[in-house]
Amino acid sequence: MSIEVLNIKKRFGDFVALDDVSLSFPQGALTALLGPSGCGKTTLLRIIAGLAQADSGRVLLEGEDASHQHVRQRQVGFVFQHYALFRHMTVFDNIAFGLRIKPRSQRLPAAKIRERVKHLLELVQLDWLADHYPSSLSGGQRQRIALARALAVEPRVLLLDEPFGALDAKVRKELRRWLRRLHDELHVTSIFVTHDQEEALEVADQVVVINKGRVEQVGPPAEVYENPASPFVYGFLGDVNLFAGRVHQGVLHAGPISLRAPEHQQVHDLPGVGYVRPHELDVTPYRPGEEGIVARLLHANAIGPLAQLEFQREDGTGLLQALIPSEAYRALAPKTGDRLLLKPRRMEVFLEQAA
Ligand SMILES: Nc1ncnc2c1ncn2[C@@H]1O[C@H](COP(=O)(O)OP(=O)(O)OP(=O)(O)O)[C@@H](O)[C@H]1O
Repeated sequence: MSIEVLNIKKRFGDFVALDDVSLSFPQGALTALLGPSGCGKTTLLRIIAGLAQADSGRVLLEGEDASHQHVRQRQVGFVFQHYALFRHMTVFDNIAFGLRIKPRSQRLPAAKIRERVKHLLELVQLDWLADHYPSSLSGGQRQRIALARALAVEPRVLLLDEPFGALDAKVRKELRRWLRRLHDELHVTSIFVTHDQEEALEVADQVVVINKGRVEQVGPPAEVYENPASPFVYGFLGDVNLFAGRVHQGVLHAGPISLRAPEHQQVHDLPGVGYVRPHELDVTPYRPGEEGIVARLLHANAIGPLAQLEFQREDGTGLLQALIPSEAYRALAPKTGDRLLLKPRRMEVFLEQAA
């Protein structure tokens, strides 16, 4: 089912939690709502679910206005960070719960319920846990059961609010890959709330970046990562080196450094900031007179395939980070304190326009 939200506004007292949010969630896609803590992700999810009301704006489900529909009518499935499975019920009974409490006229016969629960247990690959109680499951297993339980009633939409937030990093990674595979099998339109950019970029078909109640950017993960639409998105989606200065006729002048910014050829002396990701900074031996940023190596960490290097700019205006292949690092063999030349392969410059 496709979902659309139009001009959603929500305040809590004087605080604006959602400020005119319009989005569309394509049928069958897995969309990540990504943003820092408190940016309004959960509030938006609750409004879509029907658990909270917007002050204004509309929620369309399959093109129909559902703004005044009850949660139950919307047929959404939920999984939360701390999903409370019923402790006194076995895994099997937990999953069957939503099917058994349906009104008699809509309820499946007991044998069919058993069949569906069995199928769901196989789907989440935990059929051997059917008779266990939640207290004997790991956190990751509980979340998979929570997901099976949400899917049991065949929701038209699946809403996941930081479902793996409480788990340790390794389990989290495994589960998000598992979720992706599961989604590829089921294709239920799903919205996934997270503040973890890696998680959003790895799992989602579409990423929505939210900041302070406003949508900053929407797009497929690769596009949002490669072409951030704003300084906020750039900073939020990964480590970045900043070069603050003035832009004049296609050049960013940042202290003694001049960096090319060809897309700003027509700009005349405006303040601007250059954004360069650590892996887009080449590290070369220092040669006097050669174009680049002169910096001294402070620290290197070359465990694994990539070497993380930290530099102090020679002009004293801050630290820089570079990420280069460990092989290149070994070939360069720099020592702490060595002077090197850094060259951005790619830089995005955002102008600070007068408001
Ligand atoms: N019922 C409420 N009453 C007052 N303020 C609220 C209420 N619910 C949310 N807020 C505020 O609205 C803002 C957005 O909250 P929301 O839970 O949507 O953020 P979030 O992006 O999901 O953050 P997190 O990742 O920390 O859960 C927060 O500043 C929060 O304090």
